[in-house]
Amino acid sequence: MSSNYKLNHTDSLGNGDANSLRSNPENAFSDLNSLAQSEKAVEELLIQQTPMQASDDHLIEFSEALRTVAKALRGSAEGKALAQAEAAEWKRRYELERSKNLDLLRQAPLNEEANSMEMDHIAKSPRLHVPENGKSARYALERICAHEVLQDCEPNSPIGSNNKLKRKASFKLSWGCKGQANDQHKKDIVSFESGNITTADRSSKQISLTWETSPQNVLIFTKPKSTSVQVLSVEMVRWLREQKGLNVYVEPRVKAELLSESSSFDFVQTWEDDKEISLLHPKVDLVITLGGDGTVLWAASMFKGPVPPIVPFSMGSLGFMTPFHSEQYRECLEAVLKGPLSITLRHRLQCHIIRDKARHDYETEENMLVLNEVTIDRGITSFLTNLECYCDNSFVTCVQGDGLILSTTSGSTAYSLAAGGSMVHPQVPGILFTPICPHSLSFRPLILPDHVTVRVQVPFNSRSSAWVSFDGKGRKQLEAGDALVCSMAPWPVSTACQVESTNDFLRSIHDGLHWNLRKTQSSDGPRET
Ligand SMILES: NC(=O)c1ccc[n+]([C@@H]2O[C@H](COP(=O)([O-])OP(=O)(O)OC[C@H]3O[C@@H](n4cnc5c(N)ncnc54)[C@H](O)[C@@H]3O)[C@@H](O)[C@H]2O)c1
Ligand SMILES: Nc1ncnc2c1ncn2[C@@H]1O[C@H](COP(=O)(O)OP(=O)(O)OP(=O)(O)O)[C@@H](O)[C@H]1O
Repeated sequence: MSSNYKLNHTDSLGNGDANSLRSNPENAFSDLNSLAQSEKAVEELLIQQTPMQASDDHLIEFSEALRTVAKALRGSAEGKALAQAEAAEWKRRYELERSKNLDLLRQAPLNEEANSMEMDHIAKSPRLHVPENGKSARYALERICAHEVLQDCEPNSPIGSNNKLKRKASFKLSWGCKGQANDQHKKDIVSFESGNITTADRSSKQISLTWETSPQNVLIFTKPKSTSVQVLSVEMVRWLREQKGLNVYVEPRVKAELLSESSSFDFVQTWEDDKEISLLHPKVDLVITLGGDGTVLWAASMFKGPVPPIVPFSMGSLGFMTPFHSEQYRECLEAVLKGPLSITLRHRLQCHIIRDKARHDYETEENMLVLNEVTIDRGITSFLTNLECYCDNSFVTCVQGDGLILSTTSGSTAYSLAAGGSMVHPQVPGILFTPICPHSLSFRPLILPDHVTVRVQVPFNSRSSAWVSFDGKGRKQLEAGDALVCSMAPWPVSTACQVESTNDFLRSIHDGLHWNLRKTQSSDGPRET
């Protein structure tokens, strides 16, 4: 009979280590004390003996050696004590970070409600955001399922300046394999009934989005300073309004461009203040991007929490995330608005800088979300970067080279690829750990699982500071002792597929990179007999 056992999932911080970590520094310090005492004893012994045997060369050599050993032992004990004290400090910061993230997660639905409340504040007759089926908002978020926002807007409000009741389109997602729809995405991926481990379901399946109510509000992001994009945006906005009866939102710059084209575009809605961008999610049903991959990154960066589905049109030279052809925008958008549509769920990373000087209070810098990668590099300095990397509580390695890329799988075809990382299907959850020009013959890129937290720290003895950038933007300096903490974000970006996720991914690496293109060997030659 097979034995019974239970599988436990532990969190990424390996709770339970904290006590041992905290107690270790004390042990190390007491080790240090006893070492210092023995070193003193050696010194005393040597002082007592030196006058009697000063002429004996061997004894002098021996005493020198003893001193050196004592010094080395003391140095190593001091190093150990410092490292352990530092580890305990980082553990404390981790715990704070983790509890903050958990709070954020818990509050996510509440934030949405808070946003609605904020909207309500400006509305004439306040209404609360309530999921249609009456279940709790948290339940709706966990299921990534149908949701709805009811809102009234004041006529003067820049966002949503028409005063009629607007209903955010609701949709549901279903997971299926090879066309078999399966409405209930099983959360228990591993089952271990009767002592047998089986993987009942896969975490990554083709996902299909079905509208339950029709999308009404569309937000368009466009690549700036491009004539072809500007021409298309004029045409598309008109078509969406006149043929589809949709409310259209654009960036303030684009609204100005449209109005310079014709005053008839005054129906187009926008925002004036960056703060209002945070109110976009509860209003917008669908995002359209006109540009290259950079415009998709730009659009995603506007959403610091959940992101509406994105329909990316290709108007750049490459286009790994932009499968739709702009010439056929009418047919594409007809199909998307009608649904169902296949989507690629692209994971994002949330990154957080912890400053060494913020030791006492929990001083926070804004959490950054990246769709491609976060890069830590040497900036303009000619010194090597020296980056200590930890995965949860385990030391990974010290990167000495030009820097390190922590990439999503979506970003695996971008900078990480150029630095020698693998190409990974965007729906595979994981964090790519790719060094940039490592000065080592044995460094190989890694792919870490999605539940881990990676910490990259500039050591105190580093010759120079390092620089962090987020999807190639927003550079920040990391001084000695500062650290970047990075983990998988709970808010992915869903992008509409032209065909389906895998087909689109393969097409992008074939068309974009000419991946593994080689002339086929002719049969005209020697053959196996
Ligand atoms: N050596 C390099 O390859 C290198 C250097 C710096 C930045 N980048 C990439 O550029 C990105 C920023 O893009 P941008 O358009 O704002 O800047 P950009 O205008 O400088 O374009 C960078 C190029 O990277 C491509 N790209 C972006 N995301 C991609 C993805 N997920 N898969 C494949 N290719 C992708 C773009 O199509 C573009 O050709 C960064 O996130 C980084 O990945 C690459
Ligand atoms: N709406 C926007 N507002 C401001 N900047 C934007 C916007 N959309 C895109 N960008 C920026 O413009 C730059 C170029 O955009 P994008 O990559 O989409 O076009 P592209 O460079 O022509 O495409 P490709 O790299 O495929 O040739 C990027 O750095 C991106 O961040």
